Amino acid sequence: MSNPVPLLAARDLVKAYGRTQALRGASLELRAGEILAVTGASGSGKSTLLHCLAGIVRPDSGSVTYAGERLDRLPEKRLSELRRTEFGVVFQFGQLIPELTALDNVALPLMLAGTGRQAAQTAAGEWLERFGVRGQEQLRPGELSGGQAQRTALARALVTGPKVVFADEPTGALDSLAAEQVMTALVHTAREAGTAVLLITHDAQVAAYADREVQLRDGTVAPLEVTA
Ligand SMILES: Nc1ncnc2c1ncn2[C@@H]1O[C@H](COP(=O)(O)OP(=O)(O)OP(=O)(O)O)[C@@H](O)[C@H]1O
Repeated sequence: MSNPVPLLAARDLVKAYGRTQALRGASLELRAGEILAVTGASGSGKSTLLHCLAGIVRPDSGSVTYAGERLDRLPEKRLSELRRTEFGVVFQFGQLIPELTALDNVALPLMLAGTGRQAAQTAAGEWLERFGVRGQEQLRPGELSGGQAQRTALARALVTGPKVVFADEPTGALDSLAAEQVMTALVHTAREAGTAVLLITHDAQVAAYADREVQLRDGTVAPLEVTA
């Protein structure tokens, strides 16, 4: 890895939901452009960790530092701006807006950032093409296959040029061929754009696409061997 300074770092994160300790001192670093898989048993705290790192959930204690800025201390307004400009997110069920076409789903983040409709749609079309969603631009999410919908969700996550994409079980609802297509597209595009990816998965085949894998156990991180 060329850059030793982490882009995103979590230190000793603790997060409880009532009496459930979701995170018990989790620490993790993500370098710029790195693809990191977080694996672990169901309930080990993977999604909670992702939510803390992405500034969606505030930890009870511990720190999250992004490019030198303490995310866990930022006011909500600055946090949402960061999420909009620096981060992209993809969830297990793409969470595309059902009333919008694939093209408009991808164009939306650009339009929210101030790009005009025409330019946003042109860029969205290019991103959909990169993700192999061609000829389906005018379809609504319900008319897409699971794999096409996830690739559309990836295009939406990457269209604004984020520094980090958070992907929570992005292939969890797909068969193995569609999962392979989604992962190939994600890894290829992230590498090309220099985007770091935090990938949550319970699937070893999916984790194998990452540069590095860490495992969560009962809310703490146990490192595995470095594979790249
Ligand atoms: N919003 C919430 N309210 C209450 N409990 C929660 C909430 N989110 C997570 N938890 C609990 O925290 C623990 C960790 O959940 P989390 O979703 O982070 O684990 P996970 O490893 O992602 O699990 P899975 O692989 O099943 O998605 C679980 O016991 C879960 O029930």
